[in-house]
Amino acid sequence: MNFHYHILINPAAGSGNAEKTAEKIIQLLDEGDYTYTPYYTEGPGDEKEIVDRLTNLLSPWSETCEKDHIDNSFHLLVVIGGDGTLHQVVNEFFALGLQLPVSYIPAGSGNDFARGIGLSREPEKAFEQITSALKPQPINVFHYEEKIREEQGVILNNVGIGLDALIVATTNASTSKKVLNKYHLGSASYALYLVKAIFTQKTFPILVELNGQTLSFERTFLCTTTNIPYFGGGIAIAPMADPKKETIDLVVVEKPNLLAILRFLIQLVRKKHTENKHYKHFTSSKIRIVSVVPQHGQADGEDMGERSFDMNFSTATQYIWYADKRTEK
Ligand SMILES: Nc1ncnc2c1ncn2[C@@H]1O[C@H](COP(=O)(O)OP(=O)(O)OP(=O)(O)O)[C@@H](O)[C@H]1O
Repeated sequence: MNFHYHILINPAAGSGNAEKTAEKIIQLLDEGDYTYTPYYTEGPGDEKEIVDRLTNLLSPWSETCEKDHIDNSFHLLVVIGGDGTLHQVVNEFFALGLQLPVSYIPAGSGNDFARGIGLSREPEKAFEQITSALKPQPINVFHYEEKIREEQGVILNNVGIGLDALIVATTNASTSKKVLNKYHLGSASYALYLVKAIFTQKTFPILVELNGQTLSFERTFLCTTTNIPYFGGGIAIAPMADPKKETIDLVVVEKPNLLAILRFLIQLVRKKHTENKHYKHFTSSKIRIVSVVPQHGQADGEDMGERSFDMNFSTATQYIWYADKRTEK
């Protein structure tokens, strides 16, 4: 099958590192004599406009489409950016009601989605995984509906209310992220703001509905609904989460006092946090979370602002074009 790669590049992702990644990929495309067209975003939200322009051109995928594309190229969108860029693209597919495959070269500071699905964070290797793949992989993502502001969309990684969202809000607004990203220390900026947020984040009550149960947590510190194990650039908050499973994982951590939370963080570093008695884990295909007291929220590392939430989550599928080296021996 011949491909025409439409390369959507967010040069600002990873505090500018994505631009260098894009240069490398374009060099590989030229050397391999691939057909491609690059599109560069110029500011936040430009992903939508680029996707809108390409909708009539991009090819849908089906098991029989290899035959359909013997004489004509398969037009595939390849995103070069961070998790937030891919989030914007997939959400525009969703807004337009399109079921299209997408490919991805991670070039952000966190790159948790790539980690979660077994896509290399080294651009050359990711490129090889994409160009060697004969078909896309179904990845379980999830759909959200927020009733208070009447918003909806698709989540690739996770939605957090509380600690992780406060970290996202402060990290994205900081200048140190840019400096640390320059030296490929994006995760360090997250760790820096994690320490700050531990002292700033107040506990809050939430209500959770899942598997026919209603649960209430009075002293929530962190509430993360996730599709993959990681947030914050490789922190395995939910090691049991798996984007190949048709379920959503929910982690709730309560904070009785500062000492207990510091103990939890030490266990998190030692990957023993799931044994902590304040760590609660649930799995379901449908979850409702209500937080009446305004809190910071984050969706795939994008700041949702400080507000009340009434969110319903349900499973969905997004096709990602890559060869999963973990399953293809
Ligand atoms: N040219 C641009 N300049 C500034 N912001 C942009 C540009 N193009 C897209 N954006 C915005 O950047 C955000 C996405 O950034 P992204 O998450 O991909 O990178 P990152 O924050 O460096 O990576 P990570 O999420 O892995 O930490 C989106 O909100 C998107 O709309």
